[in-house]
Amino acid sequence: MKDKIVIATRESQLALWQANNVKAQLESLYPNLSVELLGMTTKGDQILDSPLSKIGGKGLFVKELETALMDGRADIAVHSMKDVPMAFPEGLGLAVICEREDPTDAFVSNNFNSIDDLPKGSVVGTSSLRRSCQLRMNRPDLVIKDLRGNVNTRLRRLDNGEYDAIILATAGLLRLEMQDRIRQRMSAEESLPAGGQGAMGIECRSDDVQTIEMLAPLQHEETAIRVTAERAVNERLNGGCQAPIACFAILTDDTIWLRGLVGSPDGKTMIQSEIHGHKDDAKSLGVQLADDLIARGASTILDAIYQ
Ligand SMILES: NCc1[nH]cc(CCC(=O)O)c1CC(=O)O
Repeated sequence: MKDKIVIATRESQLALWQANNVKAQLESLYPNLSVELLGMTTKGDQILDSPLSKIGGKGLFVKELETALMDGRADIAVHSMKDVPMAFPEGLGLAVICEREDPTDAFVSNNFNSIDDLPKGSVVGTSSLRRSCQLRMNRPDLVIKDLRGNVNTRLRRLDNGEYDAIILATAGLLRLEMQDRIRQRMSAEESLPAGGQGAMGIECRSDDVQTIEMLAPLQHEETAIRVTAERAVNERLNGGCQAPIACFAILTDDTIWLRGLVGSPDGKTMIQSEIHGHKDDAKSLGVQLADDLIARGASTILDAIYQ
């Protein structure tokens, strides 16, 4: 049993909330444990701060944190599962997946109560291809405008009047106690979430058995099963939260219901599929769903984006 654990974390308000949440859970499990936060800036944060950047790529928010784990400067890193690439560097891995917060997308606006309430031609802010392709499909009249930055930056730009509405993850707003900003939690039919959205995962060194053992109680089995199915879709399609891919699993008793879609950024083509199966087959259900999306033409859309 360790007496000290260091958490590598980004310094956005949301990342700090998540790290502090894990710190509090560990300290309540282990009264003699001290947990420290090691704050750092990632490539992803620099891009968020840069007004002209449209650079994509996987793992932008996790690489520096992983270096700190490999160097031994930190023992664990707390991630939003939506931002975690499928493959981990040699010697690192995911120890646990924690209980999921509300996985939906939130409609946020100062003047309108829902997507349906938006007048023709309204300006909606999001930089997520997954969100914009679904918005365009349902409402071809809307004008989608780029919107980057952390949650506070995005809300400030909404309040400045640059957008009629913006779309954010419900989970982030709830964690930051900004639930009064949410006008509508969008249904899966309106905006199918990103794989892993709303769930936190904890990464550590694969040979650090003491830490892995201490983290074990934080694992939430239902969430882990759902997120495993969703991540298998992204892995097969070679995409993450930067791609126009949505996938969302629900678990009822032992049965997974997994839905997925790949949309063209212009909102003109939407390839959708779903599958049911046993929870023990989470990963293979995700692969099967991805294969079905490919069979229906998903690669044409994705190849054009990945180039
Ligand atoms: N890509 C940024 C990101 N990564 C995780 C969250 C929200 C919290 C979560 O999904 O757990 C967000 C912000 C957003 O999409 O609005």
